[in-house]
Amino acid sequence: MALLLQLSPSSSNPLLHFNFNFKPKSKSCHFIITTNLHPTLTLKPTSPIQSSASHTTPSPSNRLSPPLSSLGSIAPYVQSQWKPILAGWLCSAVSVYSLSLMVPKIGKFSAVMSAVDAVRLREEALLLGAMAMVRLVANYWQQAFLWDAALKAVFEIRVFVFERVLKRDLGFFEGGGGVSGGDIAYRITAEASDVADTIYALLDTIVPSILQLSAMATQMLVISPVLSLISALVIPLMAFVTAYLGDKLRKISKKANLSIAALSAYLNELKSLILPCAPQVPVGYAQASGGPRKDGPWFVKAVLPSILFVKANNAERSEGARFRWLADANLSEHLKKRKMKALIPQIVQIIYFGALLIFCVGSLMVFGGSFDCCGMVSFITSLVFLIEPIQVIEKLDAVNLDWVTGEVIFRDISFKYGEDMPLVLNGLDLHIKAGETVAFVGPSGGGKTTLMKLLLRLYDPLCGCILIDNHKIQNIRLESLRSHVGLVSQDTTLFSGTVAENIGYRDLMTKIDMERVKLAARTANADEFIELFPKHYETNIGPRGSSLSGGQKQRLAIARAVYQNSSILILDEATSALDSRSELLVRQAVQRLMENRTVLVIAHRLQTVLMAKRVFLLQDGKLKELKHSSLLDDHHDSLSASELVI
Ligand SMILES: Nc1ncnc2c1ncn2[C@@H]1O[C@H](COP(=O)(O)OP(=O)(O)OP(=O)(O)O)[C@@H](O)[C@H]1O
Repeated sequence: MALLLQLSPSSSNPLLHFNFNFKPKSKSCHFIITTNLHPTLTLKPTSPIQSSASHTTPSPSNRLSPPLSSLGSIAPYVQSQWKPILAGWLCSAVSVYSLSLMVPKIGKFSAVMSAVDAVRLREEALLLGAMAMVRLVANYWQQAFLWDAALKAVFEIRVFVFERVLKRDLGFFEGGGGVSGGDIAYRITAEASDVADTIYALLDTIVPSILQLSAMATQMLVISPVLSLISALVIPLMAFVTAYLGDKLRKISKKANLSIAALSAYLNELKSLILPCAPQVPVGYAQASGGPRKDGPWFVKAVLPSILFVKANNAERSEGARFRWLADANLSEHLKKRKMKALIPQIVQIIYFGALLIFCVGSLMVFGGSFDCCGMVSFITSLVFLIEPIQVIEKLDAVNLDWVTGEVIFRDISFKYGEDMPLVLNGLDLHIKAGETVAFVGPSGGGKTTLMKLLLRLYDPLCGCILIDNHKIQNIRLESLRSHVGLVSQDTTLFSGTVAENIGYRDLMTKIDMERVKLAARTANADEFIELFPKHYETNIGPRGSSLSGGQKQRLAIARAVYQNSSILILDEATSALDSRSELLVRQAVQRLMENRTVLVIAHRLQTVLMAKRVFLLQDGKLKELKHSSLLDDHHDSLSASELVI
């Protein structure tokens, strides 16, 4: 029995690609798990005791295989839960059946209401209420049974994996090139929960939705074939138009965002910025600013920080023309976006018009005697419940930002982890300019990490909002948001794999650019020790980088962040002490990493605090700005920043 599960990004965790391949009966276990948060991992014991493991990347065919066919492979685990599944589906049948009874009743109810017959009205209302109650109860049990099935299936998978893992020898966990216990733990806890979500979504959506769609379509056909035909034409047309416009708006928004990014970079970026696919500046400027790069992206120089150079070269006129060109590109892209945004409500009106059309034809048929008023009400009710399962979840104008300047605004943010828990953040406000470095210090448990989690949208605030380049982060597509917000947690983020894979982690699923890997390693002062390794960039660094020293791990984590090149960086400074040379190399690397980026650093050392332009104490859910001078006056470097301010 083999099991292969692959979740697409549309699952509950949009960053997740999850691949299991179990062979429980043959007593061998082979599973490939791929996530954007974690590398690909393969466990390949050929017998329960034998330990051999290798790090591998799934073949393209694996990656591209359609999720549904892959999900078919988990059938044995799902099938073993046939009892709750059957019970859940029976409940969904009851729910749909009561809905089918309700639809004509609702039609009749409208006729009874107009006849003003109090006794019948009460009877019909009671009957209708009873049916609605049956539907609600059946819906509840449908969900309860299906969750039961999904969670128990995942329980079986977890137990199976854990039993297999227990049988491996110690070398499996500790050997270079092996997998770490932490990785396995993460996969059989957090990631397995995502598998449960997907199984539930499949069980809950497919059968109940098909039942409801067929029941409502049948009702509509019985009531009026003509109106059903009109609906059959109008509904797919509406769905198609909506999907098409949504896609178009996303593309237009992308171009508009790039054009404003180009303009902003031209005016005020600190040094230089690489804008993939940014509007091309006319040829004359290509020479003026060093020419277009061979590797595609455009090299944009900022004008305001270079004003001395501009004036000394009499370049005001040419820079004026260049600005005009970029502003003009921005104007036309934004105009297109605004026009599209203006068009969408009109299209929504057309959708309403479609419904109205059905209503008008229905009315004509009522007056023409083809069918009565009750039929009309029943038909519209069926139509509403037919459309109900076909819902579009993604916001039409959720944007895909290709590039951001890095301005971050926290506006009146409050947050707590649970209903009965205290507020961790309480009406917090902060405006961080693009390219600025701010440090956060404060007592343990003060909420520094929580604030970063909100920026990455690992949680949403209870109230208030967070903006990046004036876009509410809820309106940015999650994948896009996380590509712009890098995280350097210097203690724990390395994984079993080669140096190159660890640095080029962002491109693990595509193609790692070795030139960029080497450049990143040089920037992070990591090349000096990598070159000493026998296989250089192809050296496996062991589970969680176990073959590296603390300072080397930190520099590798920094090299990865350089490679990722996010405009916004969250830097959770390592707490472990390093010897003075390593400390210096890491500090230099951090300093280079901070250049041209917005950096939010959770600082533990005074020197790091001093690198920041502004320092904030996070305590009692609020931020208080601290002056550098007061920190310097009162304390010395050996103390941790959190100790300093308590
Ligand atoms: N997942 C969670 N569920 C419930 N409470 C949590 C969770 N994560 C953090 N907390 C609580 O929220 C509060 C803030 O925690 P947070 O990790 O943000 O603090 P911190 O300032 O980063 O602390 P440290 O400096 O020790 O890392 C703490 O009281 C913590 O116990």
